[in-house]
Amino acid sequence: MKEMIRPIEWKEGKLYILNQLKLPMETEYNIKATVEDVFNAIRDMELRGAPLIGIAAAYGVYLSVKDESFVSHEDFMKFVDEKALYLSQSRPTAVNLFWALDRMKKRAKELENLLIEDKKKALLEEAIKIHKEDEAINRSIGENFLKILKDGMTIMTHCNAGSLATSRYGTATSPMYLAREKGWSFKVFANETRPYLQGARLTAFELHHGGIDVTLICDNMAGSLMAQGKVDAIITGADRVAANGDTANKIGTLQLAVMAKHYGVPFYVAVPTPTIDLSTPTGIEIPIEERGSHEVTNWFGKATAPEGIKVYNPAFDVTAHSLITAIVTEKGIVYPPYNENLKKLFLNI
Ligand SMILES: CSC[C@H]1O[C@H](OP(=O)(O)O)[C@H](O)[C@@H]1O
Repeated sequence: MKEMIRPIEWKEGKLYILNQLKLPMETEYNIKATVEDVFNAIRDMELRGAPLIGIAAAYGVYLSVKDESFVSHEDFMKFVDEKALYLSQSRPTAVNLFWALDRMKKRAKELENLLIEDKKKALLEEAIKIHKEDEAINRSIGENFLKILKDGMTIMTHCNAGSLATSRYGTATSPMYLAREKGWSFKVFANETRPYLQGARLTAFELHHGGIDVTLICDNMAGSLMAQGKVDAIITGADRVAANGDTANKIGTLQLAVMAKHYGVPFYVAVPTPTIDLSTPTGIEIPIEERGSHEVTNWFGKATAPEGIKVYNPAFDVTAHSLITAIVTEKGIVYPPYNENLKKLFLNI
């Protein structure tokens, strides 16, 4: 199997980001040298995907201090807090962004007795740790999925929760890559995922690159395939799972889950534990990002709607916990009742 495409790399003291806006036609890596570069890359979706956003933001915190001088630890902490707050305003829904920023701030606080240059080095080490841990998390999610999936299944997925949304195997795609490593043969339906086409531009691209049997479909074809009994399971990623299991994910996920319930298709959410936000009680409290109208009225440069037309463009929707068969994490498979069982993931037992 070909090496997976890496959306982010820390190499020779520089942060390289794959510009996902250019995929699938061009594979262009750009160096991000400042915290502003990272903010813009997240906001403009040059990089996207909940776990990847968190990893990039962690490097962004390091880049913010890299060339600065500080007169005291308080001065250092004030600066780190300011830059973390700045980065937190890049996109509102993926909780991994806030999780990673909180972790970098916590690490910074612990560095009181270090010299400034050693503080900086420790922050870079923390960002690299977050990056590397994600790779292990991806693999564990895949391994847990393979306990409930079977060779030969046909799986539908939505948006991109793949290697282009994480450090390596992806979350929803992790079982697909691991199954291939085991010699299993999953077939995958990738929903194109309007308006930003993460499914067509990214998931179809990366799975095809990885030698996986993937078929691209328009979002409005999903129900028909389920009605024909051609879908054995649906697996999506998530941007934030609330304490009761309500899950925010790419717009279009909710309707997939409703149809899956109707047709008796198991609906799984692939979730690294940093995506679970126990401080958010239900899906109602999850902030849903609304993006610009151009993403709906233009097809990557070509107008497909009347000039000035009103547009509603929420980037995410919330799938009620009652529609989710199981939430598969790196720590294990969580079944309902989610308000009880999600908590157990965080008990150090
Ligand atoms: C591995 S979770 C990725 C998650 O993020 C995507 O959103 P976006 O492309 O806008 O960052 C989508 O909701 C995926 O499921």
